Amino acid sequence: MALTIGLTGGIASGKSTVTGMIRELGIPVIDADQVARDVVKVGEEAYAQIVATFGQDILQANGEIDRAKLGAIVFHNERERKKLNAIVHPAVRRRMMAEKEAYVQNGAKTIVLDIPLLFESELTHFIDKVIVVYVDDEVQLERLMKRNGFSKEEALARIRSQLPLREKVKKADAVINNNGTVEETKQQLLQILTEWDAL
Ligand SMILES: CC(C)(COP(=O)(O)OP(=O)(O)OC[C@H]1O[C@@H](n2cnc3c(N)ncnc32)[C@H](O)[C@@H]1O)[C@@H](O)C(=O)NCCC(=O)NCCS
Ligand SMILES: Nc1ncnc2c1ncn2[C@@H]1O[C@H](COP(=O)(O)OP(=O)(O)OP(=O)(O)O)[C@@H](O)[C@H]1O
Repeated sequence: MALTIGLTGGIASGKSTVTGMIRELGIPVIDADQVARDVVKVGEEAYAQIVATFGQDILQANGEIDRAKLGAIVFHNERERKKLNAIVHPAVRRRMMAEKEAYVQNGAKTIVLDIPLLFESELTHFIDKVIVVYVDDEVQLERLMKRNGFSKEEALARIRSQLPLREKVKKADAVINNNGTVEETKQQLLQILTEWDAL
């Protein structure tokens, strides 16, 4: 039986940093943000539903979804965000399960699913263990503003669109504290994976 690990955390808490380390260890990672981009490409079912719901205004000249425009709508309005989630999340769930199954068929011992909204979107039922990548509020805000060039207001709007990190920690099987150095984070990861016989 393959071990399926869900990796989650808050926006800019360090999930990609950790999945980079996991990939280096030879463990396959399925990235929900990437899948969420794929399922809204021109021609996909979710694309048509998004255009029908949010109108042509959220499209770029080439017909692709303008992510900045759509983000500006949904991160400031919970009702609109729920509409988008209801379109995108089922498609993400289906595709991630299919990708996971392909890795299982190929004999993978461990598979990691990187899902920022693991708890919010009730995706936990096909996960065996959950790792939460945690950082303190001020570290999260600072790293998000720096990485994305967001104002404090833009960064806080995104942070507040998610379940508080402290709540996620309570639901975790293991927590990686990413306030420190990248090396310290790697040591915590290795310890968890060794404990779970995931390597
Ligand atoms: C709103 C969109 C177009 C903005 O795109 P953008 O390229 O600016 O951001 P990106 O997709 O890279 O997401 C960045 C981070 O924002 C957070 N985030 C994204 N969507 C949501 C959401 N619906 N609710 C809360 N946080 C979210 C996540 O932490 C994610 O890692 C896009 O995030 C989207 O389509 N979201 C809905 C799908 C979704 O929930 N994706 C998250 C993984 S399932
Ligand atoms: N331990 C660390 N020390 C210093 N900077 C870090 C550390 N971990 C991550 N960072 C930086 O913080 C930012 C956020 O990290 P990362 O992109 O891994 O987060 P994420 O959780 O994947 O974000 P998102 O939810 O947006 O996908 C990045 O710019 C990254 O380089």
